[in-house]
Amino acid sequence: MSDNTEYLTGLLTTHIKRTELQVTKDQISQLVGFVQMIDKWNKTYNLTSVRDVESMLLKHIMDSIVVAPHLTQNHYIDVGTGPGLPGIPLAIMLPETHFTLLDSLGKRVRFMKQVAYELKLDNIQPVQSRVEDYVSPHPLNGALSRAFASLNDMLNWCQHLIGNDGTFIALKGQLPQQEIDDLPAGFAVTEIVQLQVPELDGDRHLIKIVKS
Ligand SMILES: C[S@@+](CC[C@H](N)C(=O)[O-])C[C@H]1O[C@@H](n2cnc3c(N)ncnc32)[C@H](O)[C@@H]1O
Repeated sequence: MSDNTEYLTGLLTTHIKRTELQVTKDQISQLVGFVQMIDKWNKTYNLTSVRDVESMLLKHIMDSIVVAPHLTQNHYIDVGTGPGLPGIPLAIMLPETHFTLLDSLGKRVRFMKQVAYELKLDNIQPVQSRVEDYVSPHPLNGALSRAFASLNDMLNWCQHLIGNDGTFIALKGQLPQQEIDDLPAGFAVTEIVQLQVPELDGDRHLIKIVKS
């Protein structure tokens, strides 16, 4: 297999220049390393339906890192993270922030542990569990998720993990107005941000929710 590091580094640098994100060379190198690991393991572990590395840079890396400026707390849990999305790109962008990465599938958790080892990421903790059953040994400030569940299910399944001063952050495509209207009692939307991801068509939204 040819080494595509230089090619992917150039492509990712070009995408990042079209945003206001500040990303160091070391962070770009880790983000590229993550994509290369997904690509390598995808053949046997079925980590993502996105098959080509160029699309992974946009749909997985850029789509995740645009969330970084909106995370201001110390410890988040990424529920239904799959191979570590958006949690691993965010952990690379925010080395002082801790991310618990939760997925119910063992092979995805094994993959994330190998990523932590190879990319020397000490601010992620991959955990295999169903979110409904998980009890965190540490206080968590926020729960985030992408492509995981309806807002209603996410909140019902995660509410035991987050205290009254914590935040729930859902990453969605088109604004799910019906899900917002049907929010379970005791929760309120505090912020909706339209995210801009260069080259990606279609809406991207970040929805912040708190216990009310
Ligand atoms: C569609 S994938 C999304 C993966 C990733 N968040 C992304 O954006 O690409 C949903 C993931 O949620 C996990 N999952 C489904 N139900 C779960 C549950 N109850 N608790 C924890 N993980 C769950 C699945 O194993 C799968 O990896």
